[in-house]
Amino acid sequence: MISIAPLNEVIKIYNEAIAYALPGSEVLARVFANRSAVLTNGAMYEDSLKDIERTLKIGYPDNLKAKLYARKAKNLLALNQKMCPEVEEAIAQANMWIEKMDDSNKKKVLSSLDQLQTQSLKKPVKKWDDILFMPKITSENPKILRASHAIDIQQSEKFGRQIVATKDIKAGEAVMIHKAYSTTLLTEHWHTFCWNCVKFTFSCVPCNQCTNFVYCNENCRDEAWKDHHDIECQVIHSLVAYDKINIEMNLVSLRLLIRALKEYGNVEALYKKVQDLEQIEDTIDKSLTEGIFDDSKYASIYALLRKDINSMESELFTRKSIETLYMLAATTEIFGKKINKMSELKNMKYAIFIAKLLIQHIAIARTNSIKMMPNDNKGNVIRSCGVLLSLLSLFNHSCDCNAYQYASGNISAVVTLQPIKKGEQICISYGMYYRDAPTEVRRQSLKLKHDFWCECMPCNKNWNPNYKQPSCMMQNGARKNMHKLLQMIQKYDKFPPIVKSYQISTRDKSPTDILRTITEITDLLNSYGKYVNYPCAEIEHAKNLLLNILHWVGGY
Ligand SMILES: C[S@@+](CC[C@H](N)C(=O)[O-])C[C@H]1O[C@@H](n2cnc3c(N)ncnc32)[C@H](O)[C@@H]1O
Repeated sequence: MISIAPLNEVIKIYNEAIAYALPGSEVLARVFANRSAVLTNGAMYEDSLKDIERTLKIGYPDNLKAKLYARKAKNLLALNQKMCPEVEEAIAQANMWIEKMDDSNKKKVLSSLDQLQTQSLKKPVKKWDDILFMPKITSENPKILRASHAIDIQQSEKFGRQIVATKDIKAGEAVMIHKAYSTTLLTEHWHTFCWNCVKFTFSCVPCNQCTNFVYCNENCRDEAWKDHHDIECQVIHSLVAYDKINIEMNLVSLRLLIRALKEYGNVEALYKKVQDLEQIEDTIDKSLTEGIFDDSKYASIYALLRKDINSMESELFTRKSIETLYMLAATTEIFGKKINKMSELKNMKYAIFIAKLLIQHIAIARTNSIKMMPNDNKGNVIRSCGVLLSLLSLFNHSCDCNAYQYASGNISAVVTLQPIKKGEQICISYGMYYRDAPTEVRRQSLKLKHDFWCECMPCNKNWNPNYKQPSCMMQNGARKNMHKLLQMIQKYDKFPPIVKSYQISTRDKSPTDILRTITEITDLLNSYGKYVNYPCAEIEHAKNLLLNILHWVGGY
């Protein structure tokens, strides 16, 4: 089975075994060791080495160690492509332990050690690293943390809060780079994606307490534990056992509550903070902590827009919130002494406050969460998780967006797709397909899915962003800049069809080539920005190209 099933599927089975094995047990050591064999076969040598170290750390039977060291030598040799002291040391260890093996295994290990020198080893699989393509913020905003100094949060009658350029911004710049305040994975991905950074994991480690989640590595596990999982872990088992349907709702509302409790210290302090926030009418002021927009603070999440909920949703959200509240009160000491029965909730001082807050959290997540559909290592798109980020939620939609949300796991950036002038609103798109549809269809669809009537420029002017725009050669002043414009048009024409294709997986190319192409396209867009106005066909084409590449290399 191992040789014919796709690697991802086999890994998933081992990951599940790892999630359920007792921490520190021989069973766990054996599963790590067996997964390391699969990873070596799949030429994922670095992952295999991690599993070998974990196996040895837990303790592996002496009569099997020689095999493990022989595999370690093979991994190291494949990575170094030549004999080196580390490989020699692993071979020496294999030879040292070989006496403990039975005869048949001894023969196998000896022959694999013999073959090491002559065998041609597969090249290591290159894992896709979408963080490589995340642009940097060139100058930090002191008022909006981890955002560019060239943006501001403002209010408008039509859009509510909006993000506006306070200076001219070039194409290809990041205007924010934030870590998600909260993430959640669909249940079918709990053993294939990391519960902390939501990236696909080949060599995961389990939670040391529960069987539900796995992590890329020990660091991700520690980070999640400190951030939320120490409390979540006590509740999750009961929540899963009670009702796994729609559990994402429980988990996201719980995550927001845990983070808020950690920020303010206890339920009483959280109660006081929420009362204070309720007194602030201005939604921008409400989102600030000590005058600053800090995406890691609860106020920035609490102040997010919540769309009205209908009576059916209200019933579901209430039921889900009471479930979460009860499980928290029964399994943790957040509210003082643990309770044994649901009826005891009525004696709890802050029960109603917390239940209401949990309902609000579901409403916030429903209005603002973004579904991520990252590509797996083979370029297949998978819907894996939802992320919630406060500043990203303040970007409004345009059917002809001038910025794009770029993601790498739980890190998201907003990247400009064209030069943006001081005073212009920066908009992302709530779905790429809106570019291709007629105005009426776009507006109806946005109303249905996001509950607003789109007031973006293409909708108001009734034009279709992907409809043929006039060439920049038709604009006033084109004559004067004819030579430069022709040079730019030629530059665009030189991009090979493979770059322009909407079908091809850009991930077949080397990251350095892709980065060079991204720079060439953004340079071209910035040159156009100097001489012509938007909309025009040439900027539109180059912008689509950039959008297409970012879409393929990134994690959304
Ligand atoms: C995720 S929020 C964006 C931030 C929001 N403006 C606020 O004040 O919190 C989405 C909401 O913003 C408003 N919005 C976003 N894009 C819009 C557009 N193109 N036209 C009209 N309203 C829009 C709608 O009220 C929508 O439900």
